[in-house]
Amino acid sequence: MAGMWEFPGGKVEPGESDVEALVRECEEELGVRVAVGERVGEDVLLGHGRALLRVFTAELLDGGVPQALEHEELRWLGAEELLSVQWLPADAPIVAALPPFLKR
Ligand SMILES: Nc1nc2c([nH]c(=O)n2[C@H]2C[C@H](O)[C@@H](COP(=O)(O)OP(=O)(O)OP(=O)(O)O)O2)c(=O)[nH]1
Repeated sequence: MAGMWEFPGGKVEPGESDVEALVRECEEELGVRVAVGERVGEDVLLGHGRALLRVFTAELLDGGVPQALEHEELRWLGAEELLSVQWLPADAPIVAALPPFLKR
């Protein structure tokens, strides 16, 4: 899916909770510690039901600044900029649910 945009994250490993997986992925992909917050939107089925995409808000801890450790590029998007990148198709309903969570 090179060239397309996604939210940071990844697959939950055996024995991990959703929140533990998200904390781990943010360390691995972005080099930051986060506190996980609220769910954003509904679960989205991926790959004919073989996986599901579940998105949460998160707060940066320790004044951390996300770095692109595993991605080509990172970008902060405000509510007005959400449609300025090409999202993975599965992310469309999550993107639509995001504006109320974003500061203006
Ligand atoms: N992280 C993430 N994955 C997404 C999004 N939208 C979407 O369809 N996906 C898909 C792509 C992948 O098939 C799957 C998550 O894969 P990943 O590659 O991020 O997870 P991971 O780090 O655990 O990867 P791996 O080591 O198992 O390959 O979900 C999104 O916004 N964020």
